[in-house]
Amino acid sequence: MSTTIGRLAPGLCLLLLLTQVIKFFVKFYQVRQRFQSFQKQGLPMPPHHPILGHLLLVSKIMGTLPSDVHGHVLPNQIEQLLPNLGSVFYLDTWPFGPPMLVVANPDACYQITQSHSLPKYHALRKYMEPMTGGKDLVTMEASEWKTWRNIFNPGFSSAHLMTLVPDILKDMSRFVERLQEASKGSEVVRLDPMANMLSLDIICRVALDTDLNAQQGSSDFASALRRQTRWLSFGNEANLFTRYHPLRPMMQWWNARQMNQFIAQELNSRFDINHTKEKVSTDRRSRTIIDLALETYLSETTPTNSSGSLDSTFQNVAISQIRTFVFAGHDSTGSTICYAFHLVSTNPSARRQLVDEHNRILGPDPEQAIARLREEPHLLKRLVFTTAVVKETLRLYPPASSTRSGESGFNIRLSDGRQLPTAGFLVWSNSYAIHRDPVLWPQPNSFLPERWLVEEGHDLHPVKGSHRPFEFGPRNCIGQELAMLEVKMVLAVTVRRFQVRSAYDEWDRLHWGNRSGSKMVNGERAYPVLDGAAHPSEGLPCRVEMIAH
Ligand code: HEM
Repeated sequence: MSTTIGRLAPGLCLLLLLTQVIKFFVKFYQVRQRFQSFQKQGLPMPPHHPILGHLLLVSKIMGTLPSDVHGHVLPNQIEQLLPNLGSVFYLDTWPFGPPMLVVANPDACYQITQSHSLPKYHALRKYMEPMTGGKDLVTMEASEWKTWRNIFNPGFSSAHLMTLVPDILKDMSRFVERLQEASKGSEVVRLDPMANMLSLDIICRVALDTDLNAQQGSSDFASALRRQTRWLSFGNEANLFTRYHPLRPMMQWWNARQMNQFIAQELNSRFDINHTKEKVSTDRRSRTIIDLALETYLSETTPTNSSGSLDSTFQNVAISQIRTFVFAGHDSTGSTICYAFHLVSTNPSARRQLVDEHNRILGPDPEQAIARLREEPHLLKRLVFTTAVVKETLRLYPPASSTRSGESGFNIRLSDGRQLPTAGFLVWSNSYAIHRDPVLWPQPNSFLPERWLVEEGHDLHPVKGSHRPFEFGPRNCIGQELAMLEVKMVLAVTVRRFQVRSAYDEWDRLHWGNRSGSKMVNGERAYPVLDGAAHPSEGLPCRVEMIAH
């Protein structure tokens, strides 16, 4: 028996290999032919080569960019190279990426996310699963998504979040302390890890009422999260060892286990406090996102447990959702905090206006800003210029975008009447390209918070639907109010006390070494790199100075 298997094995392996090679070439032929046929029909795309597709164009562009640049800058670079292409076009990078339809125009984005919300790109689920456990709002669909979105919505409402401001300020105080420490040292510090840990502390506090203190101490949960982020894979990495790393499944399983254990423990203790001891309070002040979600869940469903323990259906999905909030929430908000500091320090006029606004609304003593906000959280709503700074930061450096799966029979209609089939394509609402489009944004690469303050009719006034950092439609970001609140609060409590200047020159002298190649994208050294969301290159090296008063 074993000798028969031994004799057949090489032949079977060869057959398997041959099948894979044939499958590859069939797919190769189909993909290239489809693009060729679309090209002949006059559908928009860069000139398409029958064998190389758009690989030559993409490699030419990537050759001019830093090697670690985030892929979401690519459509904007293509548009700059081919100004007559338009802002909706097909892109063929197969086999390095799926066949794509890039959508970088508000009307077309409206068609795929609002008037008809295409499902999330199917491979996103596989990418997110190790991070979230699979039952997450980002990749759920249809009625399952709707049920859980309704359950979690109340905890993310603006009114509820305002009640959490005093709690969030505890984490802000620690961030201020960390900046103070950084100002005393002689080293250049990387702001990105600091900002991410701040956001992580905040999301754990508002979701679970947990004082994680990842900013100051080492947290096993935070370490597991960071490790898990590094092991995520879309399965299309050019480096085959990275793509098929043999340790990935084991490492992902281990990190997920650590995250689950931590959240389950926190969740149960939250449940004990609020429910078994019958302390459900109508005071919303110290109530977390999970408290409100459980309340909505219990009011709408029959629990699966009759005992005094946490309902198991709720517990399983809640753990997954909290892992999602922690991942989606800390990463993108941390990046936005960094970019806000970077842009404020490189735009003195914006900085002056921020300081004026904070003096006016939060009182003349910067050291009292935290106490003032603790007493009157609603002052945050009056920080109009600060809000404009955050919106403009998100315009220039959106940390994420939306990828959808095209559907058979669903076409995007262009203004000239052309119909673009979406079936079989990754349909990519690319906020980076929309936000840098000179047709929509005069001086697209300049930081101009005043865009958000001018009257309708003014040249700078944003075109409707052209600012999409959180996407629109039913699948928009559930955490957008929290993210805006956090970044505004950080600016309100720090800008008058610290100068945080990016220090790339110094950093590069020490770390760039003999590396060749470009360090800039659109003239910017703080270009975005992929690390979960889009983060500033090198983690934004900075020098922090305390301002004497
Ligand atoms: C600056 C910060 C943030 C940005 C730029 C951002 C951006 C986005 C974008 C573009 C989407 C749509 C993704 C898609 O269509 O595939 C999204 C969805 C989502 N975001 Fe955020 N996000 C931020 C902060 C947060 C925070 C703080 C949380 C939670 C605490 C969060 C949780 C989520 C969730 C759960 C979804 C999926 C919503 C659904 O499909 O129902 N995000 N976010």
